[in-house]
Formats: sequence, C-alpha cells, structure tokens
Amino acid sequence: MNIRPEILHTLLCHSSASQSHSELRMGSGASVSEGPRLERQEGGEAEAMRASTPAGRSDTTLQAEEEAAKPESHTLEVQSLKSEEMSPQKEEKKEEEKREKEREEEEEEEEGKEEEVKEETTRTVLSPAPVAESVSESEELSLDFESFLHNNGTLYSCFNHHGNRVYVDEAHKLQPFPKEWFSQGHFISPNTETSTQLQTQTSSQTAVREDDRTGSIYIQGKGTVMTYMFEERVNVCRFWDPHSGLWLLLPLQWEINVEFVKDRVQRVMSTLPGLVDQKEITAALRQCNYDPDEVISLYLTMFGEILLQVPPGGDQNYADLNSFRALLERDRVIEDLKQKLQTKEKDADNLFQRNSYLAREVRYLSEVVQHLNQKLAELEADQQEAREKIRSLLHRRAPAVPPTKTVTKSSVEPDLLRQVSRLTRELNVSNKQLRSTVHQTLNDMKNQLEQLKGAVGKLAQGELEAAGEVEELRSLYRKEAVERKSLYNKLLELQGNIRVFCRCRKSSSSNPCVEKTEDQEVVVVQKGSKKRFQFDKVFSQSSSQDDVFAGTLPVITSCVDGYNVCILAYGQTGSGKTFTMMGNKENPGVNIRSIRELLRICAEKDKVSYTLKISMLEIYNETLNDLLTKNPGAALDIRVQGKSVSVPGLTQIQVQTEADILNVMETGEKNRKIASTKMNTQSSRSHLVVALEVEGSDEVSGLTSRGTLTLCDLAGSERISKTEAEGQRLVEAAAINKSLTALGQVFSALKCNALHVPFRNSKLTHLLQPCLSGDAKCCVFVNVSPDSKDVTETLSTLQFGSTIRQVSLGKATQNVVPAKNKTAK
Ligand SMILES: Nc1ncnc2c1ncn2[C@@H]1O[C@H](COP(=O)(O)OP(=O)(O)OP(=O)(O)O)[C@@H](O)[C@H]1O
Repeated sequence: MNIRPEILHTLLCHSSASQSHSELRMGSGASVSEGPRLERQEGGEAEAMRASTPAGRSDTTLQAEEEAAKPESHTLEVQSLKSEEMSPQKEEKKEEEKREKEREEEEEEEEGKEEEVKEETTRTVLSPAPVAESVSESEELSLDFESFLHNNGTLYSCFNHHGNRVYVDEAHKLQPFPKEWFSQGHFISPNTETSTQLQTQTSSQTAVREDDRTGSIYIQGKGTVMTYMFEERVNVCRFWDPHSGLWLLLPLQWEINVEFVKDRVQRVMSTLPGLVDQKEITAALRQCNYDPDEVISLYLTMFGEILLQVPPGGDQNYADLNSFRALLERDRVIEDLKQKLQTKEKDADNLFQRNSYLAREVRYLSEVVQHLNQKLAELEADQQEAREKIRSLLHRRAPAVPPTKTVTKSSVEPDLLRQVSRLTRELNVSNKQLRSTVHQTLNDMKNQLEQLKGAVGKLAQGELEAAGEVEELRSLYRKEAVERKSLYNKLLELQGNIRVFCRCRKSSSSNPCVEKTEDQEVVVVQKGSKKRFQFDKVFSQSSSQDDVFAGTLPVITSCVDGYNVCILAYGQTGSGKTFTMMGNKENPGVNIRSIRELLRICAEKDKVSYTLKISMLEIYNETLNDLLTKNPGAALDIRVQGKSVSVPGLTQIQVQTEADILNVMETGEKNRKIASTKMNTQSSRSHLVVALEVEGSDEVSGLTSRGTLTLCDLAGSERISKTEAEGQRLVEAAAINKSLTALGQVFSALKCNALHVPFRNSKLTHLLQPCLSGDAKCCVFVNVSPDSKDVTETLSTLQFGSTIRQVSLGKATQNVVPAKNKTAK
C-alpha cells in the first residue's frame, strides 16, 4: 500500500489508541488483538466463540494455520526477508529510519494542536474516496502492512517499508523488527492495497471461501445467505451474516438445504430407505461429524436391518416413523419376553424331570422298606418257629422227669439238649441283632423319607413359583402382542383405511394417452391438454404383478388380526382388472398372492390356530350366483343383520393349503359367466366376489379373531355403443353399468358424508356394504387403458378413482372376541 508518512503516524496513533479495544478493521493481519497473547481456548463453546468471530482470534488462528499449511511459500518469504536484512543498503535504511523517527517526533509536537484534524484524517484514510485524493495530492510512501505471529502466541502488527520493518509493541510503540524473530514466528497474509480495502476485506475475505464447502441457501425474511462448512475440530455448518459480520450456526431447518449436507442426507437415505426424516438425519450427521457412513452404521446398530427396507407407505410422516420405531422396540421386547418364557419353560421342564426322578426314588425306597418289612416278618416268623421248636423240645423233655416217678433215662439226649440250647442262644443273639438292624434301617428310612418329603415340598413350591412366573410372562407377552398389533393397525389407519391405486394396462401403442409422472401421479393427455390425477400409488405399464401386490400387502396382513379387508378392481372393459386380480398361472394376481400371504402368516403363528373358509359368488344381471354350489340355479339373497351382511345358503369350503384354494377357485372360475365382447374376447360379464374368512384362535391370549378378505373383480364399465352389445349382451351391459353407477353413487355419498348412503341401490353395493361403511380396510384398483382411443373412459375411470380417494371410511373395527368355552393357556 502507498501511504503518506504523516498518515502513517496517524494510523499508528489510531492503532495505539484503538488497540485496547480492537483492531478488527486493520485487515487480516491487524485483526487480532483483543489482547497481545493468543490463548488457546478449549471445549466446544470456546470453539463456537472463535468460529463465530471471523475477525477475531480464531479466524486469525485459522488463517495462521492455513499459512502454516503452506511451508514452501513461507520459507520463501522468510528467506527473502533475511536476504534483505543482510543487504549492503543497511546503512541507508537506518538513516531513513532516523529521518522517519525525526519526522514522527515533529509530528508528535504538533499532535496536541492537530489532534482533531488527525482524527479527521484517520477517518478519511479509512474511507475510500478521500484516500485516492490524498494519494494523488502528496508525496507517497510505499508501506506494506503485515501481521507477525510470534511462536509465543503474540500477534504483532508490522509495517514494512522497502525491507525496513517495524512492529507495534505491547506499549503501542513502534519498534524495529528484531532479526531473530524471523526464526521465531511467521507473517500472516499481508498484501492489501488500501486501508479502505482492508476494512471491507475483513468481511469479504472472511466471507469469500470458494470451494466445495461453500454454498448458499435462501432463507425467508433474510434472503440468500452464503454458507460454508468449516473444518474445525468437528465440522460445523455456519452461515455468513453480513449484518452482524459473523459466521452464525445454521439452524437445522436451514441446514437441510445446504448442498454439502443434502448430498450426505441423500446418501444416508439411499442406503437406509427406512429412514425418512431428513431433519433427524441432519442432526445425526452433525453428531457424526458429517460422516454419512458413521450415521448409517449408527442407525443400523440401533434399529437393525429393518431400515434397509422401504417402510410401508414410503413417505410416511414423522409420527409414522415413531410408531414404526416403537413397533420395532416392541418387537424387541416381545423377543426378549419370548426368550424369557422359553428359559422359564425349560426351568419348569427341569423341575418336572427332577420331580419325577424324586418320585421314582421315593417309590424305590418304599419298595425297599416293604421288602425289609417282609424280611422282618419272615425273621419274626422264623423266630416264632424257633421258639415253638424250643418249647416243644422242652415240653418233650419235661414228661421225662415226672416228680412222682422214679428217675428213668431221659428221652432227649443231653448232647441234643446242649445243641438246642446253643442254637437257641445263637438264635436269640441273631434275633436281637436283626431287630436292631431292622430298627436302625427303619429309622434311616424314616429320616430319608422325611428328607424326601421336604425336597418334594420344596420342589412343588418352586414349581408353583415358576408356573406363576410363566403365567406372568405369558400375560406380558399377550399384552405386548396386542399392543404391537394395535400399533401396526394405527400405522395403517394413519395411511387411511381406503387406499386407491391406479394401474395402467400394458399396451403396444406408440402414443399412449396415459403417463406416470411420479409415484403418486398420473397424467392423461387429451387433445393436447393434460389432466393430472393423484393416487396412493400409480403403477405404470411396466409394473409387475409383484409390485402391484406389494401395494396391498400391509392391508392384507390386517385380515389375520381380525379386520375385514376388501380389494376391488374397477375400470373399463379390457383395462386389466382380471389380470390384476386373478392374473394367470405363470403370473398370478392379487387374489392368489394375497391368499398365499395369508397362508404364510397363518403358518408362521404357531400359537394361533387358523380356520380358513372360502366362498365365491358372482353378481350377474343383478342376481347372486353361488359359484361353488353343487346345485346351481338356486337363488341367493342378501340378509342384513345389524351391521353384518350375509348370504344365507352360500357354499363355504374349508381350505388348508394353497392347492385347496386353487382347486376351489378353478371350479368357481369355470362356473363364471364370461363372454366375448367387441373390446375384450375374454370379457367378464359379472362381478366376481371371492371371500376368504380367516378365523384365528390364539392359544396364549385366548382371543378369537375373525377377519374376511373380500376380493372383488368388477365387470368392466363400458359404453354400450363402443362394445356394440346386442341381445343378451345388451341386458348384461345394462346391469353392469347400473351396478357400477350405484357404486359411484355410494362413493359420492360417502365422500360428502351424506346421511343416507344408497347401499341398497344394487346387489353389488348391498353386498359390499360392510366393506364400504367404515368397518373395513379397503383397497381400490382403478385400471386404465393407455390407448388414445380409450381416453374418455380412462378419464372417467380416473375421475371415479379420485372421488373414492376423497372418501374417508373412518376407523376400521377389529373383530376380536374372547373364545367361547376356551380358557387361555
Ligand atoms: N399389465 C398387463 N400386462 C400384460 N397384459 C395385460 C395387462 N393388463 C391386461 N392385460 C391383458 O389385457 C387383456 C384384457 O385384460 P383383462 O381381461 O384383465 O381386462 P378386464 O378389465 O378384466 O376386462 P373385462 O372387464 O372385460 O373382464 C388380457 O388379455 C390381459 O392378459
């Protein structure tokens, strides 16, 4: 920069005067000084403080670090400075310095008088226009303004004039720049042209950071602000606020829109489609220093692989996600409870085994006691016998010595007698021993029995306790299972109990009149004008049967929990209703797939036993025909009882496997009225209603649930002129159109919450009343043809679908009752 000497002085005075406050406006180098020493602040708050003060120390430190990151340029600078110090012009420089000092002294003398004028000058210097004038008017002094960061942490303001350098010391006096300092620190970012530029550049230099971390966002009430992802100890996204001249922390809501963050949020979302809340992901990114991989692994650790799947409903809101998580949490708790239950059941099994072992032991010991008792009895009998023998011997000996008669020779030999008495003694001894042994054994047995009784008592007690615990766990499990189901159904309720999907038939037409623009939008082009329709999901020509089925899957599952579920296909003749509902053998439609899914779920729930019954009827020319009856022709009627609608006499066949169901459906299909129309060679001339009743009895909770899955393939809506129907076909077409009109009237009445809904205007609406009056969950497919010739029908079908979409069916009712004569296990 070029500056006049007196201005330099003024500048220095100003610098001295303002240093005690701040030198923020002195450019990047002079922007340091809240005090002479840089103190390293620790902790997040300090970080934030530093970062939020771009002209303050932290930014200086930041820049100093940036400078430090360029060692080569530094070395060059220092080397050139050193060579200047060693130059032979040293003397000349010293003289010039002297002259400068003299000039300063002179000026200092005048300072008192001219202080006000100088201050004016200072202000002038700091404003752009007058500087240009001053420079052109007076002698110019080439002066470079620099900042020197000493290794001891102090930042000095320096001025360099042709290699002569001075610095402002702690007492705010100019001092020659010591040579040895070149190796004790480094210079920071000089090269600003005028002091005015310095002032503006303080802001703009700090603000302009052009790299891939720079971005801008529009904030309402504030306009477009520049953002920059600072690479601090942790990344922090701030925005530049020109009013305060600070980098401020970006609120989460704004931060979502920053490219840098957006990219990462998208990366997380594409890996974990189960995560839908961008704000939450942004918050997690903040926590993980904007590392998307870390966020992904964090979520996977927390919620498992479920997040890798697209959540049902795809774009569900935050509350849904919370329910979804609560659901996961519940699942985890249920899993824990199941494990505990298993452990307890194992414990109980062990106890039972131990119990039966001890019972066997008791039986064995009782047998031993019995045996010993027998032996004792035998011994006693022996003893008795021996006594008898002795007595008889003695008796025999007694008459041998009659007192009155003379002594005759004894009939018993003395030896024998001796032998007998010895035997008797021995017998007595062994008898005594035996008695004491038996006595002893009996006592031992008694003791053992007592101990066993104690152990058995304890076991019984333990068993009781275990049974109590098992019961407690079971009831907890029951509660959790019920809660889990209710959460799941709440989730579905949030998505609406009536869902309308649009499916476009495959066509070879090169110029289709139907385009799928988004997942939920379809556009019909008619004579150049476009009409848009919104649905819960739009399936394009390329959508597979699998994709279509996936849309209905969450609703079908509810059937197992005791909800009535109805799936309808509506559309022009030949638009693919039968293909969607029935499909073909290689590519089955919603009917077969949902039945398969129901069977799969039923098989999975080993604690619930299910009974499945299927019925099939058609509504042909306003008459109900049972398609499974062995006596065709019998008239069927609809009976209403309270809220329920039934068809007395309708054949219901109990089925267990997919093969059973396919057999039954094949029979029904054969009996159906199918005729050829001009538009569809295999046109269905009747409405087909397949009902699968699922009754589940939960062994654990003791509850019985009854849900019905009603699958309805409507006959095609058609314009009689177009199909060129005649005779019988004409009568059929009139009946079909009448019932479809009645269906439209029902939906219109439901849409505007009319007091009277004309369910009884046709057999179709009468039969479907329970499915359409709020007790059920309903899915409607509107099938359209993409061919331009069908555009009018396509528009009317889509209009019909739009009307249905605005219908609110209300809360679906779960049909669960405690089982009769069944007690929960
Ligand atoms: N998405 C599709 N992919 C391939 N073929 C399809 C598709 N949709 C319909 N089709 C074919 O178009 C023809 C007419 O379809 P489908 O019989 O299902 O119409 P529909 O609406 O039931 O007619 P109708 O009301 O007259 O019974 C059938 O041959 C069917 O195989």
